Amino acid sequence: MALTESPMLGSHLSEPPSLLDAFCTQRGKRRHIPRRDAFIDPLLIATVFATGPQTHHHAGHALYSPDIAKYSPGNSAQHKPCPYVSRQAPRSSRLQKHETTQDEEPAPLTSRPHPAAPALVPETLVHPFVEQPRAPTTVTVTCMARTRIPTVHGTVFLHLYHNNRDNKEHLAIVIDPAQLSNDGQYSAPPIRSHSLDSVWTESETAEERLIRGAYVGTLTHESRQPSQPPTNGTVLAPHVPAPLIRIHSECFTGETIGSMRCDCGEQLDEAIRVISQPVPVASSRSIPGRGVIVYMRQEGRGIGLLSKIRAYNLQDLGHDTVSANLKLGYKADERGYELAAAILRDLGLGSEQGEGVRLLTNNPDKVAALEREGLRVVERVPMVPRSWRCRPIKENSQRLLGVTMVGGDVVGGEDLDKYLRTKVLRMGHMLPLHSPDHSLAN
Ligand SMILES: Nc1nc2c(ncn2[C@@H]2O[C@H](COP(=O)(O)OP(=O)(O)OP(=O)(O)O)[C@@H](O)[C@H]2O)c(=O)[nH]1
Repeated sequence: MALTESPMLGSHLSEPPSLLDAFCTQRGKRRHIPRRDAFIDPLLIATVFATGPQTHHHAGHALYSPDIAKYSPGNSAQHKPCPYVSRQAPRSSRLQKHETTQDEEPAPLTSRPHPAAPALVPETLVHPFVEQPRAPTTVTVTCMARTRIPTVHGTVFLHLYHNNRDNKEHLAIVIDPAQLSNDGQYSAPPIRSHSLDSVWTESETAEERLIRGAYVGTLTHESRQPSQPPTNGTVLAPHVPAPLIRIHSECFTGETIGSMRCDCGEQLDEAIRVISQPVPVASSRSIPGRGVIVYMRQEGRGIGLLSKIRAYNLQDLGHDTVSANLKLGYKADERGYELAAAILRDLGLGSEQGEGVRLLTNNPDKVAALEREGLRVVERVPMVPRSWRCRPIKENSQRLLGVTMVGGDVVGGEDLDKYLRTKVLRMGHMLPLHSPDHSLAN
């Protein structure tokens, strides 16, 4: 139902549509409207959210046991298994809570003093002022569950994290197939989550540990070995290269619907492929690939999908990926890496005393950000776009040209080339510019 037709809006119908439109672009937060310095009635907010097309759908909700507060680390209360329910409270009670979190799109710079704040953005595209949440001082992450996922590149372990900074479910894709062996003999320290392997409650059963993924070896009907709680101390494996890590940012368009405006789908595929390759060690031996992709729900370099879609239209109008963000009132890159660093630490990686990490990226900001977070980056490994490599497409390849999702092949095209060049020329990505002479046909 169109917003202005809603019988529930009552006297609030007199609000100008642009104001309501601006409201409808926001979800789950109470916001001030700068114009007229008015503070909008919570009833209006509730009504707008209840009637507009931007209501939360349930597909994205995490499902939790109603006992989740008990069934989490540090609580020794009795846990009784029970049916799973959505963690999200009804919309009405969420709106009453006046909660703000920093997980949603950040307030664009039009609501903060910044020299790049554009003057010409139409009011309906600008977010109303958002009260900045006060972030808790210490970042805490907890791996809630882990499972084995077979991929075309081999088996990976998907870890789902909760944290105390935002309500997004960030992920870690751990590639460490040596852990599938049931003999417990590893040539390198296994990459395991400290919070997952911890004992969560005194009454936790072995089955509960298995269900949340706190097991070792392979989980089968016959083989079911809960993991032991972690011991403190750093395990080092001399002569084994540091694990290969990528911090990857969510990109619905590139990874899910195969957009060729960017190389994100290809990068995700390439990262899993590269990390899964056997690692040469001394005496011409090799060990199975070992590393992690931390998958951060920072869609659109942190501006969110809605704004990224608008940024794409601006790009069609002649902007590049940087100036489109600025025009919408954001910084070129709104991402932060505190949570990613905390996830890596939970996986026992990157500490000063440990083996450090090798980071798969072209982005100098990522290296600097992780180092600021105290992680030891011993090497940067470049990610060369497949379309920029001089390699012929394999004849009779089982993979499809242009398919960007995991298992796909080379992504190419005019839009992508423009995007990649902008990353090098305007965002300082450390990549030699592709020469047109080196085309894929070479
Ligand atoms: N705002 C915006 N975000 C984009 C655009 N194209 C891709 N993204 C997002 O950019 C993020 C990926 O960032 P990239 O700049 O491609 O790469 P990076 O992660 O900074 O650097 P690498 O580690 O070298 O890949 C994902 O969240 C995408 O959704 C765009 O045109 N505009």
